[in-house]
Amino acid sequence: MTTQLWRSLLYLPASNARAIEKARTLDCDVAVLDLEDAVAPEMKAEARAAAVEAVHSGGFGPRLGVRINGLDTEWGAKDLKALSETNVGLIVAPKVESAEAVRELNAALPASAALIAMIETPAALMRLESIAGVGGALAGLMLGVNDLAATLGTGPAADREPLKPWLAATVAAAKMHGLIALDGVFNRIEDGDGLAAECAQGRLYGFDGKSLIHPSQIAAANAAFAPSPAEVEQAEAIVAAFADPTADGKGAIRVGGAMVERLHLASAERLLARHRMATGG
Ligand SMILES: CC(C)(COP(=O)(O)OP(=O)(O)OC[C@H]1O[C@@H](n2cnc3c(N)ncnc32)[C@H](O)[C@@H]1OP(=O)(O)O)[C@@H](O)C(=O)NCCC(=O)NCCSC(=O)C[C@H](O)C(=O)O
Ligand SMILES: [Mg+2]
Repeated sequence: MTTQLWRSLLYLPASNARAIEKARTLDCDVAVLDLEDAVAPEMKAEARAAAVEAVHSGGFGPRLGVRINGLDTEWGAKDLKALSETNVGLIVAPKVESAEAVRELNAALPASAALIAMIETPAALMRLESIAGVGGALAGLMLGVNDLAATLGTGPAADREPLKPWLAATVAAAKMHGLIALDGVFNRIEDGDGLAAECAQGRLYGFDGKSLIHPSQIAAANAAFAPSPAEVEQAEAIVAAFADPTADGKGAIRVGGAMVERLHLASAERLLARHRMATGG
């Protein structure tokens, strides 16, 4: 899972047939059919059936996942049961609050599925490390910033000031356990500059990609979470410098006027692998 691209993860309501059709044609890395907050209670059964049908029919360019309802709701277990008869590759679980909840999900997941646990409440923030450490099918953590802002009681703020500690903590917990870290959504569909700034901020904090709500947001996330030309050039220089016989037996060398160590070589190799995936190279 970590060798795949996660730059852009687009949610769409599983109850929206037109959006499902459209998602088959989009350039996001992952499309997630939502059964949770984007679906009204009276539409849950219909949306579940539509999600199962979409997984069976396939035809998606992006990888396909489904966000189930919480297992503490009347719908969650039914969602998992219906999906267990499919080959769905990814389950997104909302409002995960404990390691025990991840273990419960691991035990009930379709055999084919990886798991993304959403971090959306103060309880989850206080238990990040234990949630991230469960293992099994757990492939990543994803912030739910709408629920997080609501449950923390934070106000709207430029630059997501009140959430910054939690951005950093979520990335740290994920990376400690080799998981993917995905940033939360940006609600203002028309605000392209705001989206670009928030994608750049997420990248700076170490996220691997961003969750999205509208097709118009995909290009910005794909661009922000792909290595830039300057980063690729720098990575290639580091790889070349360490491949040179003069670097044999050395842990630290000079590249482009700066010290680089073998940890930078490993980072450069990972970045170039992501670049090759993003460019199909
Ligand atoms: C937000 C929307 C309700 C806006 O809908 P609308 O105004 O109808 O969109 P447009 O008219 O601009 O749509 C243009 C075309 O694009 C298609 N479309 C729109 N959104 C999507 C989508 N998400 N995926 C695929 N296709 C989409 C439309 O069908 C139009 O197509 P065409 O007919 O060809 O012109 C809507 O965008 C939407 O529903 N977005 C997703 C909402 C969602 O899933 N929310 C749940 C996750 S967000 C969240 O809560 C995260 C977390 O839990 C937290 O707490 O933060
Ligand atoms: Mg949420």
